[in-house]
Amino acid sequence: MLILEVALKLPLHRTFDYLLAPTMQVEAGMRVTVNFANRRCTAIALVKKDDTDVPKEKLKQIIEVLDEHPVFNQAQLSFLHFVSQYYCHPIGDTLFTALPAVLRDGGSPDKTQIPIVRLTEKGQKLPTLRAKKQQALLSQLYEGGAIKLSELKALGFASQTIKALEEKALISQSIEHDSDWSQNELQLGEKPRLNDQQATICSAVNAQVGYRTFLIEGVTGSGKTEVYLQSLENIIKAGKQALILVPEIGLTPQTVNRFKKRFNNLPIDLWHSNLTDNERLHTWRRAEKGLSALVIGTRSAIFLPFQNLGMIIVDEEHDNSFKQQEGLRYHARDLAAFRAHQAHCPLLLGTATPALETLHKAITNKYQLVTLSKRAQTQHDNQFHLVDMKGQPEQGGFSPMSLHWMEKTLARGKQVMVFLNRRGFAPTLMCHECGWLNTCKHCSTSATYHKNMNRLVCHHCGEQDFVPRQCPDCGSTQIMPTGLGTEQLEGFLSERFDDIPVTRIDRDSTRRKGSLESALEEINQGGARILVGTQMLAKGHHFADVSLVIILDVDSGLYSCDFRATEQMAQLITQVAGRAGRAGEAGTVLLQTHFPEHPLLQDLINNGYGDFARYALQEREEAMLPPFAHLAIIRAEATNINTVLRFLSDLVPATPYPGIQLLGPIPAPLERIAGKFRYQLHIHAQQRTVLRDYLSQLARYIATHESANRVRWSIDVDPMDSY
Ligand SMILES: Nc1ncnc2c1ncn2[C@@H]1O[C@H](COP(=O)(O)OP(=O)(O)OP(=O)(O)O)[C@@H](O)[C@H]1O
Ligand SMILES: [Zn+2]
Repeated sequence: MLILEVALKLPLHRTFDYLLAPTMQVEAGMRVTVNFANRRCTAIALVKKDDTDVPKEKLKQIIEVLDEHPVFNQAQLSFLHFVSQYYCHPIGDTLFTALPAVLRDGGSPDKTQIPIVRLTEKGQKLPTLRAKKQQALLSQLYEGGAIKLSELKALGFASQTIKALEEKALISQSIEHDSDWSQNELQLGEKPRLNDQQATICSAVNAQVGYRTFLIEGVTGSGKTEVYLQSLENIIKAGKQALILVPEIGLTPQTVNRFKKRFNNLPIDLWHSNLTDNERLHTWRRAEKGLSALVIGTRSAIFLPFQNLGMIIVDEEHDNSFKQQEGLRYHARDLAAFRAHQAHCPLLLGTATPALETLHKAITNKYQLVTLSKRAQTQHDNQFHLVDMKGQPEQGGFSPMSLHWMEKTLARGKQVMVFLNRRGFAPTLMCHECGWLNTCKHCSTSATYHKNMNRLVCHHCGEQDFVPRQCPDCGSTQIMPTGLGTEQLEGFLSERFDDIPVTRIDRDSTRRKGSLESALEEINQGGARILVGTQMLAKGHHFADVSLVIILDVDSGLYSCDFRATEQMAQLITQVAGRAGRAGEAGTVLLQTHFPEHPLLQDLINNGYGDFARYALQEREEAMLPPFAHLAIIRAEATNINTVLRFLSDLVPATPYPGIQLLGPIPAPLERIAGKFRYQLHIHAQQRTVLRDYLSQLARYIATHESANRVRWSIDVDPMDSY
């Protein structure tokens, strides 16, 4: 009797046995079709064996083997087994999460036809065109090299523009052929000479044989990207592939362009959520076959198979978008260390503001800490000023001092950036007569007032509502917006500086495809003088002309129940501030606060993020919080509050489990979202292994628990927030 153990895409912590016909050729990592609960489904073959606990009469046959070659090789399989164990997530769902959608649905991994757009010989001469969009497209191809049609569209170029240039024979489309890039001689675009610190890092990385993680702690604008680029040269010359993980590709098309420009004869593939399923399969296949030299991708790119991985780079390693917040709740940066270890290759983690977890590993010599302490293109450091808002007259959210600085900066022809982490017009509406506050019907928060749409929008469940003309409680018509949002700032600034163009960047203003790119373009061309935005503005942009940055809502991060709030606030302030004074003169950063004497703020602005972070680590140690202990959260939600509470309370053992501390059930910071009550159990352990054992026991217990079907529950290992 031949048995095949398979994994199915199910939320169950177990595998399944099927009878395998002797004629069927199958290897671990191949997809097969099986019958499960009277449905045909795709499964992943794990092991062949000759015995099973399943009674013979209940055994069902493997219906079909879908692959000739495994879609997961041995290395991938052992990586994903580790992932499943570490995050206490069912193996089946883990494997299927790592697979591109086309393969998940049983599709063929064979070659996909993806059109590529490139400049013709005539186009290479970069003729001057009258149509602005066409000119921009030419420059894009000139600087960024050949690009997939879909990526071009994602960058905001319309079909007509592309067609017009094709008719002028300046660009052409073709289907990409497989070709072996490792035989070509590497052609490098123009590159700067590394400064001493950069050169030291590159030689350390080049000298590295086998696995090692380097934390590059480099202040904003210190030339980290340049270090990545030059470290990659050796890897590529050795014919190896590299994976570059970035927080969000859409936000920083410049980063991708820099890689394309530098390695212009190398195949570079992208991986992110804006690709179609076919395009993702295309990248997946090219990585696996060794056809891509570099893959630049967002967090799930960590699951891509590579034939010959030679380096992983995680840019802005502190960024929370590397953590998946639903389903398999993995952290791509943490998994990168496992993969680099497995591939015996270096891992570079770069940031100006290391996550405390990462910094701790560097300080304790698990990682090698290397630093870039100076900005690459300027000698000056930014000047920080705390603007005390206590008792100050406020205008549109600004203190008189901030407005004065703005006037001065604008008069000198420089750009000003205003940062507020709240989109919309105002966070809430209030009745002036009775103090009624508008709240979302389904969530325990207020719905944000969006003036342009004249709607109330809940940022948690998406519910939209009309703005009431009268107060629902007292009938008064004096309903007014309270608090600030970016939309309101934009309005105020446009009036206050009426001859100066204001550009807003947040999720509302950039919803239309290509609108972010045109806004960024406008900023870089110098058209926009005042930039208003949310944290979208903070991420990795290089705006040469911004010399004043004003941060409005510093205080919200100072006092919060989340132990990570101060770390995140310090990162945000440093990153936003890092947009100022990137070329030439020093930038000025104004922090508006009601708590100018707060020790965190003082430490941060006087001694910098590095000092703050080391101090914050001491605090974490005293409080026995991560990275000095390990956390997991069990979350549960249901429409009925008692169902949730009963489910969670039942998980708390009568006698304590050695090495484990439990807290809860406690309400989530947002107790209600979209009509569901949300509670959680916090699990705290000194030892990682104790936590892992405990969680896997718990998961098995929950599986047998009948009330588990009545709640939505999940386990989050190393949670990044407690929402
Ligand atoms: N050795 C160098 N000589 C001259 N210019 C350099 C050098 N290294 C980097 N630069 C330039 O300095 C600017 C900032 O460098 P880069 O973008 O690599 O810094 P970064 O640390 O990655 O920035 P960020 O703060 O956005 O993470 C870029 O315009 C880059 O071309
Ligand atoms: Zn809501």
